[in-house]
Amino acid sequence: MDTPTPTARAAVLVARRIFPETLARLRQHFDVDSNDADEDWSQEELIRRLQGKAGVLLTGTQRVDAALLTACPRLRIAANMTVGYNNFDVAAMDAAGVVGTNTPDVLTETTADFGMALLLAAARRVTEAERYLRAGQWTRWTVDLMAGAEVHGTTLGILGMGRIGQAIARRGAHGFGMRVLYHNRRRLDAATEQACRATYVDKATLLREADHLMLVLPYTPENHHTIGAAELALMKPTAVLVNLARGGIVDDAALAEALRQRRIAAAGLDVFEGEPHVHPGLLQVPNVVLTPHIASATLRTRRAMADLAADNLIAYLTEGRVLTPVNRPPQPRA
Ligand SMILES: O=CC(=O)O
Repeated sequence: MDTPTPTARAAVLVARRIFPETLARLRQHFDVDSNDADEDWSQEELIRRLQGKAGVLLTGTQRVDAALLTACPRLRIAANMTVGYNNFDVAAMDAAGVVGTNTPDVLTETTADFGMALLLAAARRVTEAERYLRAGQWTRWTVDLMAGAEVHGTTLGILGMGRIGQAIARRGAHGFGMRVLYHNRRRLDAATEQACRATYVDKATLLREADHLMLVLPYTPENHHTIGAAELALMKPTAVLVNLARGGIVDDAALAEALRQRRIAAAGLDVFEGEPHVHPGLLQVPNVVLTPHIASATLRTRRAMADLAADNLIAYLTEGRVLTPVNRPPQPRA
């Protein structure tokens, strides 16, 4: 009697600590090697560990570039557990036939909530007021104690009108009675504009007219420092700037200087150039709320992101399907 040939299990790598349940699911399908620490491996170590692996789950911090792809000829899919994928060299992945995936949708509403949290905290000076109270400085009521900027009924500007931008627009328009202006590479269709109650304007008009400006655009080399000294100079001196997107979109040195000189009123920042390093000028000014890249960080959402990254690996390596691809390489690796 013939013995059936066992189907070879693909090998995958998980490059950072993720939830044990997600790791256990991956182990049902694959031979899994994992980094169980919260530190990235060096790029050399990542390449070494990737030898013979068909897939990798990444947390968005490690590069998938031509050098890695050449050194890892068995790799077929790189699954980010992030919606942003500026760690991928998409052209090199296309050329190498490697699929990249991200985690859209599952984090949209959670991230939009955090955008509003940063806007409210910066405009209403929540963390500054808390520092004041904790320092024992609150001894009496005064008429303008920690008086901040109005949010409801003001004009919200959104730069980048993808899924998260639209979710913020809905919150602003329907929840806070804001007039919403947006700028985006592509204008939305009329029905989507209407659902968000958002009006398309050019970038300079957005900067000039927004009482508060929310940045929610992907990082690409073209929009490096898309907000720098010149753009900050166009904004209202009463404006609050929120960066939920990626470090590098804002020139952090220019922003620190604008905040120091009160050329804009305040900022709420979840992402930084060269994070986790934060520009020292930002740490010195009181009118900025600083958070450590946590906009999608609820446990439910982070689990959904990890699960979607794992599902991408499972669907592609067991059935050849991709759930949330960022590219469709013309000739996927065999
Ligand atoms: O920054 C977080 C993400 O891109 O998901």
